[in-house]
Amino acid sequence: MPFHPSPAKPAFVPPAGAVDAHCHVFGPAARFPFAPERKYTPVDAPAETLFDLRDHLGFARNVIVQATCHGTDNAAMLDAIAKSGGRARGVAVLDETVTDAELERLHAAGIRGVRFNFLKRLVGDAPRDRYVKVAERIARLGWHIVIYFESEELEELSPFIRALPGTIVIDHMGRPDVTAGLGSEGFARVRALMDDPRFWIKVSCPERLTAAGPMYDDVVPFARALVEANPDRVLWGTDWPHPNMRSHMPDDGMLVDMIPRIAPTPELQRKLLLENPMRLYWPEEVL
Ligand SMILES: O=C(O)c1cc(C(=O)O)oc(=O)c1
Repeated sequence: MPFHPSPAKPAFVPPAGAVDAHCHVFGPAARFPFAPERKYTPVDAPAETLFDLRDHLGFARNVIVQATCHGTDNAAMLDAIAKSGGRARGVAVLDETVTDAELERLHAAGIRGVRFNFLKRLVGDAPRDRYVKVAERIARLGWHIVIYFESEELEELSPFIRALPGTIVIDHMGRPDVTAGLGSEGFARVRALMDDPRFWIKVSCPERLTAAGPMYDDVVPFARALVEANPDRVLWGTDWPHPNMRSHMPDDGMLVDMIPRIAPTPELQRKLLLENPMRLYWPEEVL
């Protein structure tokens, strides 16, 4: 599905300098072809459109996350970061054969993390031995690891994830089954990971997790519980342009207007949208 053509202007005004800490750029395919091994082909979602959305929503910066449809070719994301005037940084997907010189180049270009995807519908069988090698390669750069999994897989996956080194950021709340309630086993396992201070989590993607649909009332308690329990280790992002959405396309303005329901105080909002992402992605600017 194409992204929302005219998102609402949100009523909620993010703190000055706020960071959309999870979004993507796709293509344009004519210039940045999609990976042959991809599991889906999205619509073009170029940097200029992302930056217009950033301004429209009242944000100042973006963290652009490499999506599976571009494989390990990070060129579209790097091009977007280069065009951002210092207002975007990125999370790459890498092969373990990446050279040290390439890693240095990626660091200089604004990359601060790598992403490991465990969703079968996106990557088939996750190459765990390769993930371990990539984790070893990036350790000296001070980057973090972003992981995307379904909470149902956690019983089996947790030991592997816990053995990864350094800071680990969980995508999209660890994808709990919201119909199973806050007390579900899957969500308990996500929260158990968060008991380890090396773990951070993104309270993003209500549109993917909801059973009720917009306004995503069924997802709010999950996001809020994570924010209140871990105020210094939560991030928020639009997930624009919302690849693979089939039920409906979210209005990004409405997603921003959910923030006060997830982070009800100005202090929690400041941490979620500004202080936490700045610490992780622009630490040199944090006093
Ligand atoms: O749930 C998804 O379909 C999805 C896919 C990708 C990707 O293809 O990398 O990234 C996301 O953040 C979410």
